[in-house]
Amino acid sequence: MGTVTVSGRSVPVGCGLSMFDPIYLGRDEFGRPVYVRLVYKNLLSGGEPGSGKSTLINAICCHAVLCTDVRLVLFDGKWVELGQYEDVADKFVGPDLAAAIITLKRLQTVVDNRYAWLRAHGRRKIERSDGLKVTVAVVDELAYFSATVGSKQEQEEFSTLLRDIVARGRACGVIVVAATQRPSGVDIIPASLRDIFGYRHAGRCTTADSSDLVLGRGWASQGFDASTIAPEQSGVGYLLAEGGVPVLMKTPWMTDGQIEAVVDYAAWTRRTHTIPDPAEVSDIAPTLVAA
Ligand SMILES: Nc1ncnc2c1ncn2[C@@H]1O[C@H](COP(=O)(O)OP(=O)(O)OP(=O)(O)O)[C@@H](O)[C@H]1O
Repeated sequence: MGTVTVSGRSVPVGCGLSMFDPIYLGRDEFGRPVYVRLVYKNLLSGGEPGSGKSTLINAICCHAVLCTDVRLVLFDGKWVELGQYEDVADKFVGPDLAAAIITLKRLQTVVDNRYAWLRAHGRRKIERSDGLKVTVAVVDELAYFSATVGSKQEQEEFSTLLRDIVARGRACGVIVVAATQRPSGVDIIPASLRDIFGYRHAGRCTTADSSDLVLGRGWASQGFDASTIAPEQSGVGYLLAEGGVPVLMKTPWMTDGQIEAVVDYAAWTRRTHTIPDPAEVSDIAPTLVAA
């Protein structure tokens, strides 16, 4: 946690969260808190409109913006789902597939450079103590970029780039959080992409097959079926961690005002200069602070 000195007193600023810290995502059906460590994983959320995907993404984004070691890259086909985080994001891509492809190529270069660094240091993955920033790329809604706009070739290019970043980014601090309303095996979440997300979250789905498309084949028949979630249970979903069993949980709801307050605070903690000591501020001339 950083501090500034105001009137001779040391005032703590920033909550000093890290992307290496566990992220609070809600409570399970027994009331126990659910935490995930996203840094070496990725997260895919699927479910019908209104099932609570944005709520889950907000929980992750609010943690991410309060971290001192995060760079946010946002892809938002609707402008408004992630729009509240634009001021604290390194890059915000709206409904523009060409811009999304260029941005993914830049992320791919970051991944390549990080692997060169890991190789040079004889390492397999980055650690918190390396002091490197974790890039969190959030895609809402995946289908907009992979199946709705642009030519088939552009959609495939987007999906191929995203798959590469999901597959290789996790070890080097580039992680993807993606959401889709339309779990469909053919174009939006092919199994080859779905299976490399370390965390998969299924909000209410229309059919057991759609639930399986998010969580993986066979879970519905074992009783983990997101189509059994009642329509009025927004925010409830099954969360599956790589190698585990799906957990039924509910994500906490945050109002737009609460998100705005978090982002506002995050923007303040991320400013590039510190507040000068009032005793050093001249009454007759502006005080210039090094950026
Ligand atoms: N945890 C929750 N508690 C209470 N209400 C919730 C919760 N999560 C979601 N809701 C309600 O459900 C609505 C839809 O949630 P949300 O926007 O997260 O769904 P979504 O799956 O992202 O929808 P879309 O696909 O249309 O973007 C919210 O506006 C809110 O009213």
